[in-house]
Amino acid sequence: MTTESSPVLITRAAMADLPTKFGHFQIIVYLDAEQKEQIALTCGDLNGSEPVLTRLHSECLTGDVFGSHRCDCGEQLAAALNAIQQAGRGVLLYLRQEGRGIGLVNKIRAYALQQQGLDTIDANRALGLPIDTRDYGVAAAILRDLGVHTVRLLTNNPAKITGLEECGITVSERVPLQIPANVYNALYLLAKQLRMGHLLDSRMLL
Ligand SMILES: Nc1nc2c(ncn2[C@@H]2O[C@H](COP(=O)(O)OP(=O)(O)OP(=O)(O)O)[C@@H](O)[C@H]2O)c(=O)[nH]1
Ligand SMILES: [Zn+2]
Repeated sequence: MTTESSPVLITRAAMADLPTKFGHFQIIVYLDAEQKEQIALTCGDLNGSEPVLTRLHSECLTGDVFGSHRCDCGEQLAAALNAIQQAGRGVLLYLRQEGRGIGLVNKIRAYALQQQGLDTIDANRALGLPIDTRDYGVAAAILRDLGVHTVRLLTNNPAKITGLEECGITVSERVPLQIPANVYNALYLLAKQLRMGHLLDSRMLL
């Protein structure tokens, strides 16, 4: 099925049940216009007018797969899947936006610069790259395909809220998703709070 309710085209390519350590989900794999695989994990009945607990998770191979302590992504992913299961209804979109959109090679180059003392923003700048290239058109198209128009968004990032709303999805509430800092990611989280406007509680930053 192809969705054309927005300028962004997505194709629903495959779906199946997915039992996980967090609980049961349905996995739906979409192909976007660039033939990138975009993933939705859904739980419960998403129809109806009640806002749907939703997480837009930007791919982070190092954090999500390898358990990197450089960021909070892996723990946020687990916390979001747990929260959706506890609510009994929700959706997690796993968006192929590695490194805030710059890709894995560039993210690891940026990490190497962060090892030398640059923060996450200045490292991207030193590489001549944008700070954040993500847009949420694909996410909005997938949500519409799932029948989701109003969400309670699990995020600390105000740009994600405005980005999704600009693509026609209503965010009725922000649900914080903050993980306590560790010694490796404390400066990264502080930079996100001070320089990128992330809504982080200072008591959870070291
Ligand atoms: N370029 C770059 N990308 C990073 C870095 N650390 C994590 N990322 C990527 O940033 C993305 C996660 O974005 P964050 O800004 O941490 O969080 P967010 O998803 O925007 O906001 P939340 O919804 O609050 O989690 C993932 O794609 C990661 O791969 C870094 O130091 N440099
Ligand atoms: Zn990460």
